[in-house]
Amino acid sequence: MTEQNQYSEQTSAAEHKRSIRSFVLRQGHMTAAQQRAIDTLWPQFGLDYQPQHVDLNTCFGRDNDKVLEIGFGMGVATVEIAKRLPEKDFLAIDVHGPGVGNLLKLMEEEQAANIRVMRHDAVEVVENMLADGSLGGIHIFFPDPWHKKRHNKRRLVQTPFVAKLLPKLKAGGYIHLATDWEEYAVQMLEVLNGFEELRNSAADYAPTPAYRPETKFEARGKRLGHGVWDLVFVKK
Ligand SMILES: C[S@@+](CC[C@H](N)C(=O)[O-])C[C@H]1O[C@@H](n2cnc3c(N)ncnc32)[C@H](O)[C@@H]1O
Repeated sequence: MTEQNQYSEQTSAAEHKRSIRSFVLRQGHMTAAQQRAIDTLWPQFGLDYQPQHVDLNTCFGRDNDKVLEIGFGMGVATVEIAKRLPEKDFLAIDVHGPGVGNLLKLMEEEQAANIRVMRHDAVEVVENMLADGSLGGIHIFFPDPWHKKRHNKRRLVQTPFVAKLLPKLKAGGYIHLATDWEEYAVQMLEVLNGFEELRNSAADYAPTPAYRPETKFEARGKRLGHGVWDLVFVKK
């Protein structure tokens, strides 16, 4: 039995709520520029949570591939990817207030209009707001590793959550994960390999795709001497 399967979905949900609460409590200080970006840009680029399906084509004003990013942090990589892939639209979700302000600020500075920002628990958004087959891609870059053994069960990438995510992908869509924590990389590979509807784009770990720049947490991990593992799986 794999480690993540030792826990019932109910236990995982309780642990998940605990991890979200700890993020909200730990969240840093919002700068004046980040707050101003929220005040001025939220009406145009922010998306409020609603417990019913949202039509992403209407939100973005065009019919094209939509990519969900979970946990964008300060949004630096999000904006860079959105600029590198202007033909796609990005739904970027995080619970961290200063990060939301920072992403909106960067969008204004970089004139990146193909992003919509949500400040909410991505698990609830996936469960309630996204229609099946509505996504062309999913990005989860450097999710919190919860490296202490007793906290491993708080990790985002576990079988029950991926089982909820995959129906949202259309056939041919991809899921791209990255981590600087080797033991989490092994868990990610094991979880994704467990889904018959997914095909690994590589033998195991993938070369970093050209669209993904270095993220803030990746740079921090490298300074600490960590390696980096990307995983790209495609839905059959
Ligand atoms: C370690 S940081 C990585 C940030 C960014 N991807 C990077 O590489 O710099 C993980 C981020 O995921 C966010 N996060 C964790 N669980 C989340 C959830 N359930 N819904 C939305 N955001 C979440 C945290 O707030 C945090 O900003």
